[in-house]
Amino acid sequence: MPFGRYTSFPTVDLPDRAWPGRTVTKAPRWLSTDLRDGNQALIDPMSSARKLAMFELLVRMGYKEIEVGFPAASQTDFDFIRQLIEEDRVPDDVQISVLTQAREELIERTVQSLAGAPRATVHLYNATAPLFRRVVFGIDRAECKALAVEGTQHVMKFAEQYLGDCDFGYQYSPEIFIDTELDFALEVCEAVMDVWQPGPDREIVLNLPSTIERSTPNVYADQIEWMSRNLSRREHVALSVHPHNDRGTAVASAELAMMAGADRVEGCLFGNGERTGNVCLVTLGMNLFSQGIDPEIDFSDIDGIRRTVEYCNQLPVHERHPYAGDLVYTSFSGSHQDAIKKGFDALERDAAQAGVPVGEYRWALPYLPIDPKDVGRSYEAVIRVNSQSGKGGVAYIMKTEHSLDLPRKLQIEFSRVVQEHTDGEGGEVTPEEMWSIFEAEFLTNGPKVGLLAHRAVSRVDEKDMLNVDVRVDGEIREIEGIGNGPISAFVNALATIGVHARVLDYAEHALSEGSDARAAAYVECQVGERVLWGIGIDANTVTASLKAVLSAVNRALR
Ligand SMILES: CC(=O)SCCNC(=O)CCNC(=O)[C@H](O)C(C)(C)COP(=O)(O)OP(=O)(O)OC[C@H]1O[C@@H](n2cnc3c(N)ncnc32)[C@H](O)[C@@H]1OP(=O)(O)O
Ligand SMILES: CC(C)C(=O)C(=O)O
Ligand SMILES: [Mg+2]
Repeated sequence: MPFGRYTSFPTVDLPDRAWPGRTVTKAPRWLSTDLRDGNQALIDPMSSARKLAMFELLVRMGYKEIEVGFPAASQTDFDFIRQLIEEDRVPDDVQISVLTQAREELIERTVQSLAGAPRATVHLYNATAPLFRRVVFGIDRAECKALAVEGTQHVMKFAEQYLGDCDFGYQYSPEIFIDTELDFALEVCEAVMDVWQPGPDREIVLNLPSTIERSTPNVYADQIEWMSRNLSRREHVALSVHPHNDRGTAVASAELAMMAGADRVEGCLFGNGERTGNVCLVTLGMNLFSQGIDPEIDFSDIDGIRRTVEYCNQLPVHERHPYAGDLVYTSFSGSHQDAIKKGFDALERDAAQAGVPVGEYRWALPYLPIDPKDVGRSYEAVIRVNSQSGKGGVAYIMKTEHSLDLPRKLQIEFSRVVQEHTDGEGGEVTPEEMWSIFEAEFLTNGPKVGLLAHRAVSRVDEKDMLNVDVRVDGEIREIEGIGNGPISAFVNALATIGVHARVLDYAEHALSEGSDARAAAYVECQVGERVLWGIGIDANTVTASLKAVLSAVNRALR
């Protein structure tokens, strides 16, 4: 690889940086730029119906600052903003904003799009980095600063001309801030502030984007801390960050930037946006939630949110996307499943002991950082079984899906049966398939010996005498045995027809409550040289246990 063509990103000289010692304790101000940065990155930009669906979703979720478009870009963008205003669709507590380049004719059209809005913000940007000054604009530092200053003057002039008594806000972004010399980024921001004149009740949003993420998140955090320390009128500045995800570290960049002093974060749902995307607002919000901090956004129906975003963007959300992907709460691997099953058991026990409903009890579960139910998911997909799974997963499915609480040694035995199936057939074993495998292995009444009927004949000297009709190799036989209980009497009866079994372990539990209650009996038997488990299910517990013995016998003789 020709790595010599690239150079390392310069660090910031900030030996007394304070951000590494800080912790985020509250949500920042969020701005969704789905309808602008997200939209401009789509193969098929949103129609007005898709834009409206996205806007309404963002409002429902609780976003209070929404960049609704680039009205000078197209008639669709312009008309959508008009629709929001004319149909009075913007709630009182939501501030919409629109983006424009620092070009007078574009600024005029941009401001015109907001006519009649009670509240709105214009967001102006121009690239300030040396490469862009030289290659894209062919201008020097002074001309670059002049573009920002004149752009701000145009915004103010047109706002006065077209916006009447609109509660008007202003945002400026030195695009490519991440690659801009810090002293110059500061100089341009100061010059813009000198025009806007922020003060009490006159905030300015200064948005410092990592337009192309090129540094590690710590360097971006240093840049943000440096700006935060050096900006004048800091108390009137909403210091905003706008991380892109070129290095795959946008979330980390945003989080460290918050520690470094950012008051506000711009991003898109599920990380849509230019190239590798904008920072993912869902991940950022849910990261706060998982630390016990109110994200001030409602993620309780994450699948509904995902569906709407997929419709609007016409792009799928990846199965592994943090918090929202189809597979993110699912474990296939054996040791994870074992830990999760134990975790659920412990959670239930601990909550019961504390007298708190389990859904309200403090969450602590191996491999699941949050309770999937908190984002509207069920536990159905938490454990799925394939060739990587072990007994814990198999036992979990048998218990949650089929109400069978298998004894530990039986879990091991059955998981080997499932493993043989997955090794042979590959792929996943669904709960229904698992039941078929289980039924075929344990619940067939035969083929060697089948139970037809049983009668308790008498109790003699504390012993049970049992009379049983069985089918042996297709022939009906009546057999009798005496023992310490029905199971031992049955085992002795089987011995009279040459079937020798010794019971080593036994367990049973009810399957359901009420008049149609059934029981599951589990019996570990030695049959010849082999030791294996059998299972019987029946409304009568004695029948269930006799069936269990025959299940083991038939498995041994099969
Ligand atoms: C990092 C970001 O996401 S920034 C947002 C980017 N988003 C978009 O561009 C989406 C919407 N944009 C568009 O639809 C179009 O670019 C339009 C309608 C705004 C303008 O289209 P056109 O007038 O055809 O111009 P085009 O986009 O090719 O313009 C590039 C020109 O604008 C200049 N320019 C680019 N950005 C800016 C800026 N922020 N401020 C001032 N001038 C700028 C360029 O230097 C170039 O000038 P030149 O023609 O003198 O060389
Ligand atoms: C317009 C600016 C804020 C932008 O989108 C970027 O720099 O990525
Ligand atoms: Mg951007």
